[in-house]
Amino acid sequence: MPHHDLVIIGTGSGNTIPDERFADMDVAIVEHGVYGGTCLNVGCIPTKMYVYAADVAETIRRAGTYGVDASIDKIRWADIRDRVFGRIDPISAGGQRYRQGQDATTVYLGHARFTGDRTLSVAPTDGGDPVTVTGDRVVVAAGSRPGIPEVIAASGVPFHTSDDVMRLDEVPRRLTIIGGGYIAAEFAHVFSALGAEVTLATRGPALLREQDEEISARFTELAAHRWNVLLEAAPTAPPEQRPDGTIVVHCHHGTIETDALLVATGRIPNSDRLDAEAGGLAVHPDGRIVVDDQQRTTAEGVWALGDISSPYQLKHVANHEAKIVQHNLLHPDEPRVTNNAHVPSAVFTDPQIASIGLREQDCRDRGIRYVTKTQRYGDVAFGWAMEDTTGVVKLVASPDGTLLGAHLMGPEASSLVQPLIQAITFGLDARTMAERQYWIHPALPEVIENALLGLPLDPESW
Ligand SMILES: Cc1cc2nc3c(=O)[nH]c(=O)nc-3n(C[C@H](O)[C@H](O)[C@H](O)COP(=O)(O)OP(=O)(O)OC[C@H]3O[C@@H](n4cnc5c(N)ncnc54)[C@H](O)[C@@H]3O)c2cc1C
Ligand SMILES: NC(=O)c1ccc[n+]([C@@H]2O[C@H](COP(=O)([O-])OP(=O)(O)OC[C@H]3O[C@@H](n4cnc5c(N)ncnc54)[C@H](O)[C@@H]3O)[C@@H](O)[C@H]2O)c1
Repeated sequence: MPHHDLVIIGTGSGNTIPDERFADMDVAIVEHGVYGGTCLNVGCIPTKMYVYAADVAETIRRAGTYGVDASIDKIRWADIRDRVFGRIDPISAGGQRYRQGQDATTVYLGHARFTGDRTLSVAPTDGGDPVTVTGDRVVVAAGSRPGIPEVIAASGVPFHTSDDVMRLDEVPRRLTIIGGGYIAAEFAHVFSALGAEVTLATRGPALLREQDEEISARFTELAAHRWNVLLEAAPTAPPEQRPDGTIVVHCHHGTIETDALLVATGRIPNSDRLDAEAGGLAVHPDGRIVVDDQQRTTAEGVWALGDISSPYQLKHVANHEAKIVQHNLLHPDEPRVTNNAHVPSAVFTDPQIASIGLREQDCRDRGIRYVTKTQRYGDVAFGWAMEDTTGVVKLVASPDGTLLGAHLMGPEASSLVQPLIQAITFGLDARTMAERQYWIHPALPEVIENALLGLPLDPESW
């Protein structure tokens, strides 16, 4: 029975843990899918490469606004796809080769399940008998997978998830996306910009409901001008497929006819397929492995990180947690704790959305005194240059100027938000941030400066 000093399950963020400081340890890493995990292969990176292409297409379509008449001759989807995966697939293969070539590392290509304390059964992906593997210490970094509503899963009708939709051979003429969250919003932009007629059918009364309520409402309204948006439209009966291939989706609004179906209704942690409980790991009701602030599970010598345990299914959070686990494996006597006090995020849709901190509804629900300011991109010079009519920076602050939250929707929101992430993380108050630094004129961040200056703060604090 192979025994290792350290066994890591999952090659997404888990693969970043063993570096040269682990050279004198016998490390095993187990992967049942494509080497490198979600972000690299089917998540953040390929989606943003598609989003960039979609942004270029939309820029061309809107160029006439600026007196530059232009049109798109052709969208070469297959070339976009091959460029994206021609870059990514070799990185995955190279990462696997690198680990397999390391003397002190054993790579198991197979599916791991706990069968006891720090004891795993690994079923090889290419068949063969399961191997029992034990470790002095185990790190569970096994991520999450798309959750599929039963009504669709059981229908037998073909559907896509984010795992495979980017590998299609062509852009479907009509694409229906079930869901109204991150993945739905990003792929609606990608596929519509690249030529599909997009329908979004979501369960809730608005899109991106996890955002600040004003941003969600503004985005939902804008989206309805670009896509066929159906709210409170969860599928009510199994979809069907006609002999000509057309898929018919049934929802509260009636039926939707489509050529392809993309399901984006949330992701579920992989703890169930790992038999986490057999390893002594407690699991939350939503499937997340229970961890403490050092990323320790309830099983002695077992850590977990990333989507399988985190309330934030975000790569920057998984990376941070992987660094904490890495440190704590190397320095058990000086453990570090995870700092998820201020977790930012961005949705790379059109327009982009970025946020950090408390939303207006959080302050209201928790009885926190607050003020807000919503500043339009179009109120500053660079916004005029862009002819922007929809972009906003919304700030939420205490009446004394303490910044509580920032919620942006508009071009480059994912980059524009960074100084606000810095301010909120390091406790810079609105007045100091606005007045004690230069803001380059006439650059787009002036919209942040104006939002800060426009907060209706308690005059005593100025
Ligand atoms: C379409 C999409 C776009 C996204 N875009 C962004 C973005 O722009 N920004 C952002 O911050 N986040 C984004 N995310 C989220 C981000 O990808 C995840 O939060 C992050 O990749 C999670 O990392 P992880 O290491 O926890 O898991 P993963 O990277 O999923 O790694 C887990 C690995 O474990 C393997 N595995 C699972 N179970 C077993 C088992 N039993 N045995 C062996 N191996 C196993 C899996 O095959 C996988 O390789 C996106 C996600 C998706 C789906
Ligand atoms: N840019 C990014 O950082 C990024 C991009 C993509 C994904 N992600 C991560 O991946 C996670 C998963 O993304 P996601 O979009 O699948 O989940 P999500 O939680 O963001 O959104 C799920 C959506 O599906 C809807 N829904 C749920 N059940 C439904 C049903 N039966 N019928 C119709 N609609 C239904 C929900 O109302 C919600 O709108 C995100 O929460 C995010 O953490 C991040």
